[in-house]
Amino acid sequence: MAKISKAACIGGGVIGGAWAARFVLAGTDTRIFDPHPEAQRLMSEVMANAERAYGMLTSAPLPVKGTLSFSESLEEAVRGADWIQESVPEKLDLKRSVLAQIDAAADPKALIGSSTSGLMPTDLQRDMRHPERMFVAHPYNPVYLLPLAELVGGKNTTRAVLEDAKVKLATIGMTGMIINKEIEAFVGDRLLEAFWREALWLIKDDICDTETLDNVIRYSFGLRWAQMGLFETYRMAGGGAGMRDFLSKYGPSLSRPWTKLTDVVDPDADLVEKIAVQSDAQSGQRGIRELERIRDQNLVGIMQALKAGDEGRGWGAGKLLAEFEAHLWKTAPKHQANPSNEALKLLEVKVPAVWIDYNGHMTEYRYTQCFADASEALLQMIGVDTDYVRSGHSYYTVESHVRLLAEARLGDALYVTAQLLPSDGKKIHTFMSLYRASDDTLLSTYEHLLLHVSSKESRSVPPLPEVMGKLKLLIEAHAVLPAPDAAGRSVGQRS
Ligand SMILES: NC(=O)C1=CN([C@@H]2O[C@H](COP(=O)(O)OP(=O)(O)OC[C@H]3O[C@@H](n4cnc5c(N)ncnc54)[C@H](O)[C@@H]3O)[C@@H](O)[C@H]2O)C=CC1
Ligand SMILES: C[N+](C)(C)CC(=O)CC(=O)[O-]
Repeated sequence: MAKISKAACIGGGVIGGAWAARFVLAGTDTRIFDPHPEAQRLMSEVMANAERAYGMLTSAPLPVKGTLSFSESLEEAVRGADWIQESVPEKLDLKRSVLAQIDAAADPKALIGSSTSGLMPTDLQRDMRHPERMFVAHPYNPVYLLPLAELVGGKNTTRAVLEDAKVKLATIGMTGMIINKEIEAFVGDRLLEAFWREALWLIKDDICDTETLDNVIRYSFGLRWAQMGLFETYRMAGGGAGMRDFLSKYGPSLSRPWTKLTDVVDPDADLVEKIAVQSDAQSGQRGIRELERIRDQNLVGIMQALKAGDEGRGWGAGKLLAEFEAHLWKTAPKHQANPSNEALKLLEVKVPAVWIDYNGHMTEYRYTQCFADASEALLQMIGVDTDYVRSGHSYYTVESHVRLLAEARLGDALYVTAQLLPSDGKKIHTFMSLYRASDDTLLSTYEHLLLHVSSKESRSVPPLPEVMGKLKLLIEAHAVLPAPDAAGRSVGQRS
């Protein structure tokens, strides 16, 4: 898959900064041009939150971070970049002139995306010499976590450019949704704008306050919308007859006065003050960065839950996350299954806040997670990857024994080593150790037995020859290592 090798972000505010974080965390060297005097400080805050979120999001091997630098000029920033993302304020004249400057300085083949929330790409590309490679790539806040970019071409954009953009976005964990026709505000902001107008009326007319309105969303259809959209949800609401029944049952309400949508509310000083006071009472006790961290942690939890959806096949944004993880495993530098007679170092992690429990240390199941992630790395190393599993073969855990020996604390850097014990390859028998990196203290051990299966036939079978070959080399190399003292221990036995 063609990855983005160098990115440039023109405008590094809320959206440009979060684009930059997504590029850097996907391994892409990124330059920012933003004349704001505090641009670097603001970016470092966004980056810290983004890194914290990625630490929780996935245990797949993220690539080595790309470099992040600030340029003195737009021209310097775009030099050599193959993806340039414009995220300056939403003013047509400003965007047009910035895009014309980008166009003049960039490689003629570089893709140029605009983050505009609603301006038409045909209007934006008017002054460009190479408008065919310019399109709207409209993201959602926070860009480093929410995976959608609406891709909208203008009159001069080629379809091939939109297709190319879609492929490249997949390499940074995003889905590029190509929108058929150019329209102001595209699809997402059309819907959000309708919602926003209605919400403003509800506050202005004293029907409810901001907190009540937000609660109505998050305890009901907000939960639904993270996993199914409007049409799939309403299909079920129609009962057995599906959408036809739903439309005939609820069609008449369209002619009732259920909305004030087409009357635009006047955001006059009184309304602004009313909303600001209510919003301060609702959320003012927390700073914006703190709210962002809460939001990010919740989004990570939702995406991880969706990854397990549809009987483990993944659903919506969770399925996309699973696909991105498969891509990360595929493109990660391969740990060679080399026959060295040393324990394998399989995982390095830092303990994030969500791993800490009410006792103030890493909670029990996160130890097991470290070992499970290390086992995954071992399997990838011997060739048990997504393609191998899709072909109908896999290893299943049949037994494990974990010992908790010392506490891991917030922020500790940890690593896992594994020794392969003698086995026939149809079984893999490992003894793993979890250490604190700062002083090599042994925190936990894990003895693990895996069985190779044909998932189609639901029975154990030997692994395919290429996997067996790599595995045998490792088992033979580790045969010279002394057996770990605690191997074969049963629970409760003194060592
Ligand atoms: N904030 C949001 O939730 C979303 C915003 N967008 C769109 O993203 C774009 C940027 O919006 P935000 O990041 O929210 O605004 P922002 O105000 O946070 O950031 C804009 C940045 O552009 C910089 N800037 C101004 N003139 C510039 C120039 N000539 N060259 C380089 N940088 C320049 C500013 O210093 C500022 O840091 C807008 O088009 C907006 O509609 C899209 C999706 C969501
Ligand atoms: C408020 N906004 C129109 C800039 C929002 C967006 O464009 C998308 C989002 O993140 O909600």
